[in-house]
Amino acid sequence: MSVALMWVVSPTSEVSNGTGFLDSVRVLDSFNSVARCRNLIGSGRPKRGRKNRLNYRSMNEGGYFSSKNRGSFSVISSIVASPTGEIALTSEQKVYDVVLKQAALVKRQLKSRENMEVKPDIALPGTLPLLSEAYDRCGEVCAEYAKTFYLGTLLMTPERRRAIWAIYVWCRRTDELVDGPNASHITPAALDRWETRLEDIFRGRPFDMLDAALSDTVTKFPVDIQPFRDMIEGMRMDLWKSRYKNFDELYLYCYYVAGTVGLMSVPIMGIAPESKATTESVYNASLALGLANQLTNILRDVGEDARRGRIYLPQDELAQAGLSDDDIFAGKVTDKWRNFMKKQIKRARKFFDDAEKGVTELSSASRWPVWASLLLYRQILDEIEANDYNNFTRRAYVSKPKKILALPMAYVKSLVPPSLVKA
Ligand SMILES: CC(C)=CCC/C(C)=C/CC/C(C)=C/CC/C(C)=C/[C@@H]1[C@@H](COP(=O)(O)OP(=O)(O)O)[C@]1(C)CC/C=C(\C)CC/C=C(\C)CCC=C(C)C
Ligand SMILES: [Mn+2]
Repeated sequence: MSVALMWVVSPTSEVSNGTGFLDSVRVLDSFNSVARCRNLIGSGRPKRGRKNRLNYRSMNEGGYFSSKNRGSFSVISSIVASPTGEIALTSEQKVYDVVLKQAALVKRQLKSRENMEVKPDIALPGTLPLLSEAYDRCGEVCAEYAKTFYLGTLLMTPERRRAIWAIYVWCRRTDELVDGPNASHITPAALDRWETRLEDIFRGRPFDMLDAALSDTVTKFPVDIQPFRDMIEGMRMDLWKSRYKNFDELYLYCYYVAGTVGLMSVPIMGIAPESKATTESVYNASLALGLANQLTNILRDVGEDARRGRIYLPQDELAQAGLSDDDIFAGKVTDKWRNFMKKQIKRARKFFDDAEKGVTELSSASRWPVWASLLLYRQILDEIEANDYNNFTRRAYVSKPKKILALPMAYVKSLVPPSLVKA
């Protein structure tokens, strides 16, 4: 049965028109319309624990060593031996396993479909206008929250644009659960209900019209549920964790909340048919873009996060730099802080560099918006430098003229054709 039909005839009347959409899962009741999708900064969050559920193979089962396309990931340096001599996997390796699986899945799905052409809407009388309205509302939410990004999506083909809107809205709503005005009421159980609702979306049983748009998207594009599940896992982590021992821990968090967005987006953006790059390498680059964006977010928001008692910086690196939590809370820009920040910025830039290699391999219509978002986000790092590393009390932002200038630059970059040699 088509998604649209399910949505309209759902016998339990579970599906609403997009208002009150969290009521029935009893998550919270005020995040229920486009108009109310505001006030992103939330209050305190409860600290509750939950083990992460990322599945991964043991190294003996292969994968890491057999892959030729590890991109920037260094296998040797990421192996960690426990005191008992057992070899544990790093976050990088666990995440890379997800990347490989996603790439394999999309290849399999594409083979089983005739091609990546977008499937037409199933024309059931009366359902198409509703679906179209659902996508329009996703577009409105996107425009409301992320104007520049919304403008970027206008450069995509109409089918891809609306699919990206639907994914954007789901991500935004998920983040809002732990960061929005009702964040203090959110429990792991609420996130479990959100995950059940996600499964319903993938089963073609959406709960409201915004979900219906995503349900439709996942039937038309080879999108897998795993990155969506993992993003919810990241939000679970945010409920109980406010410190990161080292970069390995931070890496996993960044994958959950942002790297996943890259993995969700590639099946929509599409890889250029003439590209000789491997699917894995493109997925890897998309992961890198998500990680780069989140690391940048973290560096921009150090002061804001500290005021909420949160420090998303590797504790061991802070200690090596001679810095403590108290220094972060005091918010004084010292030479120690500047040196620490220089290293963090360098690392974030490295992820942007890794991402660049993949953008060129995307389908031609998707390259411009992705380049635009990459260039714009990366500039935030330049602004932190321009603020003399004061990210405690000054928010780094990219000015309008700089934003406008990024668009033709992105356009020129988007004209570079995909690699014609196997990468
Ligand atoms: C090969 C290649 C390079 C392909 C491109 C792949 C691609 C399009 C990657 C997109 C990467 C991207 C935009 C990641 C978003 C990262 C991000 C900022 C995550 C934020 C998480 C939580 O952060 P925090 O709470 O600290 O921050 P706030 O103060 O709340 O901002 C998120 C908020 C998670 C939710 C993410 C979104 C709402 C963004 C979703 C975006 C898309 C679905 C569209 C991506 C498409 C384009 C064209 C950029
Ligand atoms: Mn957030």
